[in-house]
Amino acid sequence: MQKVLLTGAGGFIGSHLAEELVRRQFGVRAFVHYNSMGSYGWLDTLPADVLDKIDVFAGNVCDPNGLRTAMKGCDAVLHLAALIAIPYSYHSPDTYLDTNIRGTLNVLQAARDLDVGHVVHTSTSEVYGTAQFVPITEEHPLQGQSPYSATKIGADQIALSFEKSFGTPVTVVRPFNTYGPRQSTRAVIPTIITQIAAGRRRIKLGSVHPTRDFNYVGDTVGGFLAALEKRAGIGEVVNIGSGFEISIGDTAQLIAGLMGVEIEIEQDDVRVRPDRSEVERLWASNAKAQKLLGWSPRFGGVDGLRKGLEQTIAWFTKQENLSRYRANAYTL
Ligand SMILES: Cc1cn([C@H]2C[C@H](O)[C@@H](COP(=O)(O)OP(=O)(O)O[C@H]3O[C@H](CO)[C@@H](O)[C@H](O)[C@H]3O)O2)c(=O)[nH]c1=O
Repeated sequence: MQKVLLTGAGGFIGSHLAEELVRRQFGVRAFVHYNSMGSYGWLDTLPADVLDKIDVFAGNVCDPNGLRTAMKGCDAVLHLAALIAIPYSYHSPDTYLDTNIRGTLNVLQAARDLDVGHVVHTSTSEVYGTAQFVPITEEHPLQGQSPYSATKIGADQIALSFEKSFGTPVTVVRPFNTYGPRQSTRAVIPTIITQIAAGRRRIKLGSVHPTRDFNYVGDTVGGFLAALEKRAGIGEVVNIGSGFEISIGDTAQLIAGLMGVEIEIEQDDVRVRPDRSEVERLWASNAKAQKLLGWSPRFGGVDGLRKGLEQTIAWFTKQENLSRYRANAYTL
């Protein structure tokens, strides 16, 4: 049985990956962020028969020793641990640098020393900045429009350099905007759903005109696992996106329609990002993923987005407390 170290296992995408790895009968070692509240993030909510099959190590990717201990005996690493909220990176760029760059370097150094057979490193579509051409292929220039994005560009380049310099088998997967159950309520789709679920009909948003390529979490997980199972894309960057572009305003209206309400959108100044920092347009080409990984989205196009949103809405509206309390919350 292949044993996989999953960093960021308590997070949104990480917890879905943990479940799917168990379902596909991988040995799973979950590396979760240690915090003094004693929580293992979303892992705490997984069914007992899934958790029974996961070894959990609480630590921090910034600590190379703990990471190395956790990685010993693993055949592959899925590296998702990162600081991911873009707005907070304006306030605290140093913590992003520590976790995203130094943390990734620690993962790579341990993987190299321990001769791990495959490292799948998580990038983000944010590294492209506002699209200069569409759909965005992996050859698109990289533009660090936020401190977050700059740290991810750095981490991706270090990951690729380990493949070139030392032959460490690294694949860089580059997910576009993933959404679905368990996404943090600071992201735009949960923000819209929780505000509507809390009974509001005037929805507070930042800007309505930027566009995104939303990818259902099950599809993102499928992309990671295609790379892992086929040991594909080594030394390469591969976009994982739905190939469908929609504006934030249209997304809000689509969600409102699915929730059976009419909404007005109100601009909330605290949610507006600095002009030159906002990524105005993202739309993925997934041709390389189809070719190299044999992956294509199951929730593609507007119909796929509708289907994914229905599942997401169903999950959030079941978490009544989360919906009510988080409707007022946003990340600094
Ligand atoms: C939370 C929020 C967001 N927005 C806007 C800002 C953006 O134009 C768009 C999407 O915002 P977010 O959901 O925060 O996602 P985005 O900035 O694209 O970044 C996400 O997607 C990236 C992948 O592309 C990840 O790397 C990031 O970690 C993740 O946060 O919606 C609003 O207008 N109002 C809001 O309240």
